[in-house]
Amino acid sequence: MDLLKRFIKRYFAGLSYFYSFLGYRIFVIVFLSVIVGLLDGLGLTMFLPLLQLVSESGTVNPDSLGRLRFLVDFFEVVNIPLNLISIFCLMLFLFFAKGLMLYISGIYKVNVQQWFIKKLRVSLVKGLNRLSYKFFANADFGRIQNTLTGEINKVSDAYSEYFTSFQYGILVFIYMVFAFFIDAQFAVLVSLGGFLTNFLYKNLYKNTKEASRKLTGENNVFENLIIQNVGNFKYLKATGTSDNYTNKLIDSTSRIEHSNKKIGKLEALLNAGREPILITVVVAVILIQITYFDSDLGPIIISLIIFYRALGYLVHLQIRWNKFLGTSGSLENMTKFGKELQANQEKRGNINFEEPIEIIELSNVFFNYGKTAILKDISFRINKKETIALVGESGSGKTTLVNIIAGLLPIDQGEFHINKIQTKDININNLQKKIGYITQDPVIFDDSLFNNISFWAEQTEENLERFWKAVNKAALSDFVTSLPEKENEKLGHSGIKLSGGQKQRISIARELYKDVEVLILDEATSALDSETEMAIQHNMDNLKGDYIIIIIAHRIATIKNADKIVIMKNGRISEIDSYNKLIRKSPYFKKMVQLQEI
Ligand SMILES: Nc1ncnc2c1ncn2[C@@H]1O[C@H](COP(=O)(O)OP(=O)(O)OP(=O)(O)O)[C@@H](O)[C@H]1O
Repeated sequence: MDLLKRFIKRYFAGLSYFYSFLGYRIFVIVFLSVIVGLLDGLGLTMFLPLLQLVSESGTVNPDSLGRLRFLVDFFEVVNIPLNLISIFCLMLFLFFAKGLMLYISGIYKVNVQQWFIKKLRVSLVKGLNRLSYKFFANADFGRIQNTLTGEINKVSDAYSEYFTSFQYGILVFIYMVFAFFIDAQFAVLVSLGGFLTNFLYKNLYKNTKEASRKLTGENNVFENLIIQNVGNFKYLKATGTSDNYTNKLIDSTSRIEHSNKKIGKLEALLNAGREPILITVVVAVILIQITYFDSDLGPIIISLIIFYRALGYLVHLQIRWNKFLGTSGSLENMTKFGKELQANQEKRGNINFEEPIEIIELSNVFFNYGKTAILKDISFRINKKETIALVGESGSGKTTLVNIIAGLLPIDQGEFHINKIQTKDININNLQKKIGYITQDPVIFDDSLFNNISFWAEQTEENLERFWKAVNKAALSDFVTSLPEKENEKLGHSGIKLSGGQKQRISIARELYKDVEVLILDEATSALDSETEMAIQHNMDNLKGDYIIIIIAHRIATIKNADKIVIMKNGRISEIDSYNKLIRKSPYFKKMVQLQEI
C-alpha cells in the first residue's frame, strides 16, 4: 500500500495537478494516444505476412502471428486474396490512419496546452488581485513576478513533457501487448530490458529534480533583485552603489547558470547513453532468441521491429521524463503558489454597498502585524463631508489606520462600521470604488496623462470635460497646457519625467475624476514646493465639504481648517479635537506647531 502511494506520488502527482485544470481532456489525450499506438502496432504487424510472402515459401503462415492471426483471417472473411498488393494497401491504410490520428492528437494537445496556460494565467491574475493586502505586504515580490511570468512558461513546458512522456508510455505499453501476442517470450524480454534501463536512470532523475527545484528558487531571487534594481535605479546610480548591486546580480546569474548547466549535463548524458544502451539490449535479445529459443526468423524480425520501436520510445520516454523533472520545480512552485493565493484571499462580505457613505466609525479597534500590536484601542467617528487630519510621530500608525479605513487591512479586534453596517459584512470592493487614495509614493502608470487620470476611459467629449474639471481642481491645468502633447503626453515609467509635486497633483486629479466620496491623502503635501502646496491647500479647502477627507499630514499649516485633528502616539489616539482647541489644551500639539513655525 505504501509502495503504491509512493508510486502514485512520484509519477502521478503531476497528473493530479493537470487534472485539476484539464478534467476530462486528459482522457481524450490518453484515448488518442491509444488509437495512435494501436494503428501503429497493427501496421507494423503486417510486415510479418509481407515477409512470408516474399520469402522462399511464398505463402503466409497465419500461426506465426500468434494471437494476431485474426489479421490474416480478416482477409479470408471479406474474401480478399492475401497477396502483396492487398497487404500493402492495408499497411498503407493503417499508417495513413495513424498519421491522421497523430495529427489530430498533436493539434488537440496543443489546443489543450494553450487553454490550460490561459486558464492558469487568468486564475493567477485573479488570485493576485483578490490577495489580501496584509499577505501581499510581506510577500516575496520576486517570486510573485517570476511565477507569473517565467514560471508559467515552464509549467507550459512541464505539461508538454509530461503528456509526451505519457503518450510514449502508452506506446511502449501497446507495443509490449503486441509483442506479447506475437511471442510472449519477447514481451518478457522487453519488460526486463526496460526495467533494467530504468535503474540506470534513477539517479539522473533524482539529480535533475533537485537541480530544477534549486533553479526555480534562484530565478525567484534574481527576479527580486532585478525589480529592486529597476525600482531603486536612481539611488543606486547617485550613490555609486550600483557596482556592488551589479555584483549581487552577477552572483545570482552565476548560480542560475550553474543549475542550468547541471540540468543540461544530465540531459546530455541521457541523450548520449540512448543508442548504446538500446543496441546492447537489442543485440542481447537477438542472441538469446537465436541461441536459446531457436525461433522462426519471421516472428523474431517482427518482434524485433516492435521491440526496437518499444525500446526507442522507452528511451524517449526516459528523456522526456527527465525533461519533465527539469521543470518539476516550477510545477511544485506553481502548486504551492496557487494554494497560497487561495489561502490568503481577502474576505469580502455579501452586502453590496451602494448607498452614500454617511458615517465611518471605529470602536476599540486593535490591529497587529504578526505578534506586534500596531494599533491599540482606536475609537473615533467621521461624519459625512468632514475633514479629518491625522498627525503624530513617524511609525505611530497613521498609515495603518487609513489602510484599515480604506479596507486594505482587516481589524483584529473591535468594530468598524460604515453607516452602522459592519464592514466585514460589506463587499469591500464595492466600498473601495467610493474611495480615492493618494499614497505616499504617488502612483503613475506608464501611459498618457489622460489615461493616467481617467484610468483608461474613452476620450469622449464628456470624459474630456470631466478630465479638465479634475485637472483644474487639482491645480494642474497650467502644467497640462504647457505640455507639447497636452493631455496625450506620455508620462514615462513611474512618471520619471515628472517632479514629485506634479506626480502628486496627477494622483489627486485621478481621484477627483473617479468621483469618490472619501478622499484619503497620505502625506500628499510632503513633496510640494510651498507655492504649489498653497495652491493644493486652497483646492483642498475648496473640496472640503464635498467629500469625507482624511489627511495624514506632517505640516500643520495644511490642516488648520480640518474639522478634527487626530493625534496618534504609539498606535493609540492620544487626542482628538479641532485645531484651536488642541492648541489650547494639548502641550504636545502646541509644541509641534511652534517647532514647525520656526
Ligand atoms: N507590512 C508590515 N509588517 C510589519 N510591520 C509593519 C508593516 N507595515 C508597517 N509596519 C509597522 O507598523 C508601524 C506603523 O506604521 P505606519 O506606516 O502606520 O506608521 P506612520 O505613522 O504612517 O509612519 P510615517 O509617518 O513614518 O509614515 C510601524 O512600526 C511599522 O514598522
